[in-house]
Amino acid sequence: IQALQISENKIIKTKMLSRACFRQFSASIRRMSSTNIVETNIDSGTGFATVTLSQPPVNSLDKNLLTAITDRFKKLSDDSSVTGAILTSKFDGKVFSAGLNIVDMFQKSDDHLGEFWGMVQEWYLTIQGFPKPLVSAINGHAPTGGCAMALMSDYRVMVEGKTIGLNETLLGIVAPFFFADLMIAAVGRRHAEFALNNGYLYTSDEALKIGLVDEVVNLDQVVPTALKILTKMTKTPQPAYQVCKNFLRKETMDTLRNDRAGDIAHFVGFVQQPNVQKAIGGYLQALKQRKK
Ligand SMILES: CC/C=C\CC/C=C/CC(=O)SCCNC(=O)CCNC(=O)[C@H](O)C(C)(C)COP(=O)(O)OP(=O)(O)OC[C@H]1O[C@@H](n2cnc3c(N)ncnc32)[C@H](O)[C@@H]1OP(=O)(O)O
Repeated sequence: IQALQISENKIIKTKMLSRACFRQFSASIRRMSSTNIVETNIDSGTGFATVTLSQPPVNSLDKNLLTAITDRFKKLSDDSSVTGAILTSKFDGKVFSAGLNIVDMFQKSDDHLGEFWGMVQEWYLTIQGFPKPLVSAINGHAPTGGCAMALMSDYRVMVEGKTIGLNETLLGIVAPFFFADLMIAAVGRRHAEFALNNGYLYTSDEALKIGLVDEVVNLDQVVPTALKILTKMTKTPQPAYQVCKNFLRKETMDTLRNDRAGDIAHFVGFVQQPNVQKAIGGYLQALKQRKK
């Protein structure tokens, strides 16, 4: 009985302690004025921002989401209280991001496509150029542009049992050169050629084997593991970290920066081809019918 009373007291004390910790923790979390499709919380103790993509049903990157993510990362770059960031999804256990919104590429005017691609470029240049440590907590599937977005971070923690890859060719489209370079940087040319040419979608474990992701863990551990590695990364002297990151990524970003109009024209010309439109339309239909 005495032992039971002691352990009951311990439980009560532990509960009081964890409530106090929670109060302390929640007091130190600042919610940035966010759009509801990109929620952002900043821990004022550590300076870590958690950016949670929250556009139902699958975080497909349409004009709204691309703009919201880009604006968010620009603000986090400029905010000197922010030391690093985690990128994750609200739809945990399901989807990190379904990549670019396919509807934005189907039966659209040249102007629509051009504006859309300009936003894709800005989204890439902003996240890839984010000067602070960035860890992706990939808590669901990450095909095509979802994979590219994860590749723009500095470290990738992925949930077990999902898929990731630049599988554009399966849709009859091609990953742009700046997506391809992200893949080459992560896995090397041999794996990247195989992956892109064949539109290969990797399971989490396969992705770990080729270095497409850095760790595979169970769902509960995705964000805590990401936080652990972010803590380590932010201990590196930051001016050195930023200079190094910029120097390693600059070449491909400059290639795009130097000819954004040419890249837009290439995208519009490619996507407007009748056979490409036919492939995108067929793919969209197949996606909708999958559930039936
Ligand atoms: C020179 C350069 C030229 C061209 C470059 C073009 C580059 C493109 C890069 C891209 O990112 S293309 C995007 C391609 N994305 C995909 O192939 C992913 C497709 N989606 C999926 O595989 C699955 O949805 C999922 C595994 C991500 C999630 O599966 P699940 O949870 O079962 O959801 P549903 O499939 O039922 O989807 C729900 C809902 O959302 C619609 N949807 C899914 N993905 C997209 C998307 N990327 N864009 C627009 N809409 C999408 C799907 O059709 C469902 O709609 P309902 O109306 O039927 O509910």
